[in-house]
Amino acid sequence: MPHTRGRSTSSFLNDPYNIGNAQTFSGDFKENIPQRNGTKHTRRLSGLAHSLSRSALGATDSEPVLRGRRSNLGFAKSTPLSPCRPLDVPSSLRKSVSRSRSPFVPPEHFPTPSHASSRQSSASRTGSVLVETELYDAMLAEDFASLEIEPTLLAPSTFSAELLCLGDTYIAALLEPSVDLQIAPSNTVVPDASPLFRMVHSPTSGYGLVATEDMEVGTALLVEHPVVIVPHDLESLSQMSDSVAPLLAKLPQEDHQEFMKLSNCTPFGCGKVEGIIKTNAIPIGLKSQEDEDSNSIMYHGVFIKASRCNHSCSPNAIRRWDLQTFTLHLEAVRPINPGEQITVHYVPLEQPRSERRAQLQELYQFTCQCDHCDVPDKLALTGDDTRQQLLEFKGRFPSFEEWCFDLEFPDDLLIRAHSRGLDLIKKEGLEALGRERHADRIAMCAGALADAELFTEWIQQVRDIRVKRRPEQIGAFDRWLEDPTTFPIWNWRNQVRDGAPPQYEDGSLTRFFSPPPNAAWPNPSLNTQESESQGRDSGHIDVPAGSLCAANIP
Ligand SMILES: C[S@@+](CC[C@H](N)C(=O)[O-])C[C@H]1O[C@@H](n2cnc3c(N)ncnc32)[C@H](O)[C@@H]1O
Repeated sequence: MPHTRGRSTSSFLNDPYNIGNAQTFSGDFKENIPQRNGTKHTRRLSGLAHSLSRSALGATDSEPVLRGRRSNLGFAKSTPLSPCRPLDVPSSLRKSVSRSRSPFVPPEHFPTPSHASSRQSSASRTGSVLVETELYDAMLAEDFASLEIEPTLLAPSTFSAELLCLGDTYIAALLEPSVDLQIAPSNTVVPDASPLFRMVHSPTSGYGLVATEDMEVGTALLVEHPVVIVPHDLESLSQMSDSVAPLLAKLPQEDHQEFMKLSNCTPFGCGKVEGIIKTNAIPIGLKSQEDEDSNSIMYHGVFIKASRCNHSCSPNAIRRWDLQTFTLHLEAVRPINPGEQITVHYVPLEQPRSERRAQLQELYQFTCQCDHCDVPDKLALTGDDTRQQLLEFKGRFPSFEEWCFDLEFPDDLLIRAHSRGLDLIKKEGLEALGRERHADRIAMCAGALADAELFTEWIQQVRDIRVKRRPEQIGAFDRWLEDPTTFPIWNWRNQVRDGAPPQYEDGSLTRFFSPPPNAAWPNPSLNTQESESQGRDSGHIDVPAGSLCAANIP
């Protein structure tokens, strides 16, 4: 059925590149799984295993339980945790937060450990803080696929301690029963690329990763499975410590030793294992059985190599969790030269220097001396202002869809705004926040205005940004470069101007591009309507003097 303006928020107008459907794996279980030590174990073969609890499976505590329906996980030893009092979860915490993706959605990246929130001092790690923190994380990781967050502080007794087996890899995990680990066997192999970095020790920041080769933007310089998975609420760890240490001891000896060598910045009084986890935990999303379509459960993973990456307030890399392959990717967001330290960010980058430093001090016990912190106050204030402008960017401008159909907005409004956004990112070295959403919108506007020259320039840029991460999309970009009129929303704004607004059907854009056979196609729900519209009065642009706004853009 054709639609015009006013359709639901799932509009593909914000997603002209929604060009394929996610492919889900539906493979058979293999009966025998080679183990690292050469022995073989037999898996449970029940396709229903994922929906059954331990007791429903009839397993005793010493028996293995298969985690995940079509999972490539070997069996897992499950150990019940010592019972303890259920946590009191205020009903206000049981909010659901819907998020949607940007048009050129890169998959998930997690900019900051969520225990590293400004509002999350050890004294104030309450549930509401958790909600805010996750919201913030989700906001930054705006490429989450329709992220549904149901932050519930579960009692430690709700989690079971399990040793997961993924090919050669073992993972010590504390998981809720509702976690559904669906991992396609074809996707589980971690490329054994020659390392693009080495580990180097410095007296000021301990170990860190230093590039050994030139790296282009988008290079995945590390792809790694976690060695430990723990609940999102790191404060509950102390109550689970009795279960964690014995579980870790079941890891292959080498992994266990490497884990125990990781940095521990927590104060005296915190157990060593707990301290290591808190220092090195990186947020990851797992899938819940109840919610087939999204990464809805937040956990933390500890990684032997990726956890060695130090912080910078203008990092040259991001961490991106890929649930499909169950791996964390460390990706370059700027060109990186040999000898340069590879850095990520531990705390939200849009905050002013004083807050970033305070959080880093509190949660990681160091004073940041990066190039953007170790500067005179005057310069730091300029940097703070730039970051603030980027933080407020979303609320200041209409969404693409709003702009496209409302001729009261100037034709070049979003083009100038997003160009300015890119300038600010470059100036402050904030590529880790994502250049995609700005470049996307400029290309989309140029397309909707049928400005072939501008469109070609920007679609080429978007292609370059995305080429490494989403090679399967290159065909579509090449086609649009060759013939811009094939761009799904070509000339739409002009059609509105001519009084003939475009008619379109839900899903019609999927015809523009067929995913190659067997491609691990990205999640198709790529719209940004909701994120763009949040906090705005309908159709009104709030433009305070002196801030980032169209009027100020030269
Ligand atoms: C996740 S670990 C990073 C790896 C760590 N450097 C190591 O030796 O394993 C976090 C700790 O590294 C150190 N660190 C990270 N970034 C730093 C920075 N920019 N300056 C100083 N120390 C830093 C702090 O001690 C922090 O608690």
